[in-house]
Amino acid sequence: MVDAVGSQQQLHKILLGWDYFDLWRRCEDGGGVFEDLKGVPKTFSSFKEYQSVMEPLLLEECCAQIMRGVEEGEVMSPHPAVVASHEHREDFLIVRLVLQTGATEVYTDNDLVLICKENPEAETQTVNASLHALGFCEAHEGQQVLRAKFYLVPSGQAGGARGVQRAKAMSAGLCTPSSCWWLLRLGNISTITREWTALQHAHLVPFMDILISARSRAAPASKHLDIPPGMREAMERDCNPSQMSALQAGLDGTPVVLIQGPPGTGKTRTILNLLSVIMNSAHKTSIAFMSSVVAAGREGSEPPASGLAALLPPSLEDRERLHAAQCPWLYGDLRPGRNTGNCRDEVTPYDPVPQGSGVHDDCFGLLRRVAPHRLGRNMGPKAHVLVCAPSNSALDEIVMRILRSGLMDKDGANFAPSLVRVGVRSHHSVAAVSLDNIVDSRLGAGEKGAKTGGGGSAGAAERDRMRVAILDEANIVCSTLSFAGSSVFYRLSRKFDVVVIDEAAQAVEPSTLVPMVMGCKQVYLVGDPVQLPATVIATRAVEKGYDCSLFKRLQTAGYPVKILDTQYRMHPEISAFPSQEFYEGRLLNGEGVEDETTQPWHSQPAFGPFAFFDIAGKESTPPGGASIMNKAEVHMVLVIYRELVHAYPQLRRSASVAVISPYKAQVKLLRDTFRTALGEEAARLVDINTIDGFQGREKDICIFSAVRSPAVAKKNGRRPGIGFVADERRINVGITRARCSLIVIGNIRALQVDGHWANLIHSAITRRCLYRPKPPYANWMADVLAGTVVGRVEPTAQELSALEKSRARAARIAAERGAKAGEYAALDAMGELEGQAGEMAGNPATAAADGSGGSGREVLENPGADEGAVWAEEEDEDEEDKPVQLDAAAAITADQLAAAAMGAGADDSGSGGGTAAVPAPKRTAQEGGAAAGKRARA
Ligand SMILES: Nc1ncnc2c1ncn2[C@@H]1O[C@H](COP(=O)(O)OP(=O)(O)OP(=O)(O)O)[C@@H](O)[C@H]1O
Repeated sequence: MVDAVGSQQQLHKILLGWDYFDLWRRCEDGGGVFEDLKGVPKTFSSFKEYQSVMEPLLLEECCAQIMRGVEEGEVMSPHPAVVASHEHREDFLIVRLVLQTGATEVYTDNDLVLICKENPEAETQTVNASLHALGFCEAHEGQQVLRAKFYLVPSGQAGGARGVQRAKAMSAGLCTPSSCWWLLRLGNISTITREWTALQHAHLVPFMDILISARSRAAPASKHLDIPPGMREAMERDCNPSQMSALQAGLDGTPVVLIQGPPGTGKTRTILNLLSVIMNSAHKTSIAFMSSVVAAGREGSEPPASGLAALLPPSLEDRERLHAAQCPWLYGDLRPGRNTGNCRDEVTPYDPVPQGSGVHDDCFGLLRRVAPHRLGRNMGPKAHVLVCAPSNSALDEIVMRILRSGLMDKDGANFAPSLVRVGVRSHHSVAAVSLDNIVDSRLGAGEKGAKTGGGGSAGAAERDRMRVAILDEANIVCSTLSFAGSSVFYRLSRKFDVVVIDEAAQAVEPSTLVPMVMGCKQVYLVGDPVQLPATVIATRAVEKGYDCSLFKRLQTAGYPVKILDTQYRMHPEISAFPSQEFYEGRLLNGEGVEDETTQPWHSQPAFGPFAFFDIAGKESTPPGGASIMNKAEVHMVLVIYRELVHAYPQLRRSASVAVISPYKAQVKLLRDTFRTALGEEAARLVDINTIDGFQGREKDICIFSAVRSPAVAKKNGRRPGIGFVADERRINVGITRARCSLIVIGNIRALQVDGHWANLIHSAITRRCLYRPKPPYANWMADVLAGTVVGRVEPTAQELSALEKSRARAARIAAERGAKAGEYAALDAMGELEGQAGEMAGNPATAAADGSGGSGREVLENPGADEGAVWAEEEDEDEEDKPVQLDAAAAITADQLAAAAMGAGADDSGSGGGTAAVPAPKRTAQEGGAAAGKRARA
């Protein structure tokens, strides 16, 4: 049984015991919460060891998220707050704080907050020493009151005597009614809390031993399942052999199944088919019998003796006997061990069938006489499946595909499963199956008020009960990994039989545990560790392998993985390199993919299917920014795009061209340049985004701008590498988004310091598709297209020799890395090795080094997949160094607020007395955040 509340309390005691300013100073000095962190090994000897490694890493990440919130301007300005009342609950002090009207909207439940006696933005040196504590925002009470929780038990405080003293003083201060404080939102810790809870309860996962030891085990042969013949036939038409093999991997009862899907190999299609298989598989004996009956029927021959009897309509008695044998719970079979679970587990879920669709899924068809045991052994006809993904977008892709095409029933016909999408921020096209919408429609219009909080507690309770009931009934529940740890899941009476996790290689390990601790019997991890990993903010945690997913750890430890080996996205000229480089040459091309992706513009070899443009541009850092850009490459991209759409206007009409770059600053510059050059409308047709923003997507033509230029200065005696552009997972995602043409723009002298890039350049040379544009690029391009200039170049002997040295060196490093047992290679180490490789390759010094060796700063480059967020963050960056302008009118005094809070007219300006009269501060989030950051740094 998961004790979510207990785990939360435990985490709160840890976090709320931290000294925020002390922690900030340690982070600034390159430290963190812990002096030392253990690296993530491939396997663990015990659950205890597992927890002892993972817990500190999770806390380190939590700390980094809090600090980054301030650094990147995500936190809001501090708000004056006044203590209205307090109470002690267990070890915590619960304080009701009154804020000015509207200010409470900034805070959400589960926020971590900082409370200070002095304004944390004040440019004085005294804040550190002043009274402050971290708090947890528990709830809103009306429009002005926040209920916050503090842990101020002296014995629980870190920081020695000073910490104990601060705890005592804070406790006294917060227990003083009407005392005035400043409150600052640091960030939401819901996800961290759920991951923590999962870590505390991971021992409840029935197959945790496998996750710890990475040793596979199957169920006894008697429990093996198989796919019904009708479904198998239909699936074999739909799936290639590697997909079929993946679909069958779990039928022997293996609790943990890993399916690796390189780009475009049909991961989503496989997941849909997997869901069909999970919901319809039956015992092998039943399937063998059915197959013989089906075959006999088809051939018109005698069915097997046992089958003949079965084909005759069974007597009522026989039916009841069979049914009772399969469904003892419905017949009151209370033999020991037969009816131990909650009876709701056993009841056949209601399964709505579209009216007039001709589709049926009653499971009492052909299987009537051999009612199957489903994957969930004590289940009715359907397994209860939880489908998860780290992001809303990945999850909604699956939900949309299920809604669009349905699943396959045992006969190979389509059916619509009962499906629920849980959580917030789902895509509008899946609204029909969103939990809240289903609740609304069941409750009817009259009850809707309850949802918005106006319906009183009875309405909310009723909605809550209905949510649980709907999730219990559904065949398939879809949720993000994080949301699967929300309270509604803990209240379900029907456990999940199977959990399917998409993009599993993009989640940190504790996050993957969240849906598993709900008690599932089997988990399918579907993903690709050679594509982007989880975003981990804490550089120290990354160094220790915390960004390594469970999928990757198990795979690295030798756990069997089913690989989808046929790609249907890319022209073979595009897939050739990633196949060789990242998938040991095992990525095959689907039938017909070459025909489908060959395009008229391929008659110009500079337009693909694959071309590499070697540009001698210089990287630079925009003022006040931390990212980098390369103007020459931006110019070249624009020239290529213009020529493409000029010669092939069909590309102008559809959004079929993408420009991808690893760096946010380059993305911003590209967008600005395209807008200026083409106008708002035309520029909108080009999809310009970071690699991270492009994972999981595809375009006909992708132009990739690598940005990096050769470095001059050495860093710690070594030449800097090319940072996270060298991350193989980023390279892989960046060059596998194009269907028809991939045009890479980069500086080969800079890029070849990395082994993968050296191999890509080598591949371009051997395939004779290396170009070296000369400025002005527009003229050069026009000449190449007109055939008056030979654009393709052969590298010089010297260049080839440098390239070969680099490749040899990279191969040696890769071999050493592969041989390294235990911890995973850290990003820092990678930067170091690349630096050495750069020296070997003898890079000429042509550009200023910016010191980006590949870790800290670049981890922050990861903008997530949301385009809007990229823009917003870029704008924040520009704002970062602006001086803070405090609006005098908005700078309300604590006395005013106190007066407002207490409803007393203590404000002698005459404006007080009513809470609504208190004005809100007008500073922006980023101003407050930047100032808080500067303050803390001071
Ligand atoms: N067995 C198959 N036969 C023919 N086409 C297939 C097959 N499997 C997948 N495809 C096609 O390949 C394309 C990619 O499939 P899908 O979207 O499922 O891949 P994916 O692995 O999820 O992609 P991504 O790399 O973006 O995650 C789709 O157009 C799909 O129809």
